[in-house]
Amino acid sequence: MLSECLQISKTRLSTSLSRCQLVSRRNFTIAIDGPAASGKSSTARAVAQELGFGYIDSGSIYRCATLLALRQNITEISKHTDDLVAMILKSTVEIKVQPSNSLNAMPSLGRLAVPEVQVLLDGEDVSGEIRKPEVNRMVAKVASESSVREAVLGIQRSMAARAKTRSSQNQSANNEGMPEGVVMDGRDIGTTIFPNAELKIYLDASAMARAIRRWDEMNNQLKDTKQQQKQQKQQQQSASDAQKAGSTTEAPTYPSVEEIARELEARDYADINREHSPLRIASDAVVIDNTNLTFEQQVYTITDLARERMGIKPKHADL
Ligand SMILES: Nc1ncnc2c1ncn2[C@@H]1O[C@H](COP(=O)(O)OP(=O)(O)OP(=O)(O)O)[C@@H](O)[C@H]1O
Ligand SMILES: Nc1ccn([C@@H]2O[C@H](COP(=O)(O)O)[C@@H](O)[C@H]2O)c(=O)n1
Repeated sequence: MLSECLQISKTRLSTSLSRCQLVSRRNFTIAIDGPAASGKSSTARAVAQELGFGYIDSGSIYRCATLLALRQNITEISKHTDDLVAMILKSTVEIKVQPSNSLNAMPSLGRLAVPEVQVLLDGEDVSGEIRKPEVNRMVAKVASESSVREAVLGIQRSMAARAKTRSSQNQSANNEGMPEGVVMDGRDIGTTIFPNAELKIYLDASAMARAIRRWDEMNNQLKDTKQQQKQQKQQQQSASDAQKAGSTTEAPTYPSVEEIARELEARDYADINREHSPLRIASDAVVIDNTNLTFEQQVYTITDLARERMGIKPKHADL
């Protein structure tokens, strides 16, 4: 399209220019990068819902690749990259976004409804399994392999193309005359995957704020699990049932804030210092440090920036 735009004669200039503008307005990509637990995925989901865009959590693809390796007992990734790449290319990863109208379980997210995301690996719901500590510990190693990144890049780009098409069918987006678009979060979205993204955000927060937020999130989930188990127990009639359930539904325990901080730091160190597509701030990214921002402030800052760049009136200029 660019070469088409440059080849036009003077007489065709105005019509072709408006066609070019229309094309760029019809596709809007928002890249959100940043360190672990800086709020990328919750923010990206809320931004996507606000704008009626598609959403892709690129980290979940690396997490699925890690799960594939773990299930085959592959721990020395560098010795088995070819096998792992073959497994990734044979598998299907789907990210299903469930639009949300209700309030979140997480009080820190305030009044904004954040869609839930389900990750399917070859049709199996692995949303919980890919967030387990063993995956957290290994995922950065998997993501440091260039051939793995190449395989994941293909998946990311085709997911983005599909998500944009779906977003164009979204009613609220069409109402505002918005283009079709996608929000993707990760570590190299603005630098490598979509270097021409219309809006690049680098989301950051202090190491302690990130560790505390993750701890809060885990404890919230733990409370939910305990509540569910309590209800289950109340429903159990026979002693044998109770014994069976007791042995299979033991409440998980979660690490301390300090342990979480160490895990996040180790992952960030690996992501920043790897050779291929390390975590960097793209030169044209808008840096948002949300240590002292509410969730709503960070989401609305991004949706307003996006609206401005799309030529649509911002909604939250008062923030
Ligand atoms: N401004 C904020 N204030 C308080 N909590 C927040 C804020 N932004 C995000 N959070 C919370 O921080 C936690 C981490 O956010 P999220 O999971 O979106 O981060 P992430 O960058 O995607 O993490 P990861 O890289 O590990 O996938 C979540 O519990 C989220 O609800
Ligand atoms: N674009 C990306 C996204 C993720 N990674 C790697 O995956 C890990 C898990 O990502 P989360 O966002 O789910 O925490 C992350 O630590 C990176 O190692 C990546 O390399 N590039």
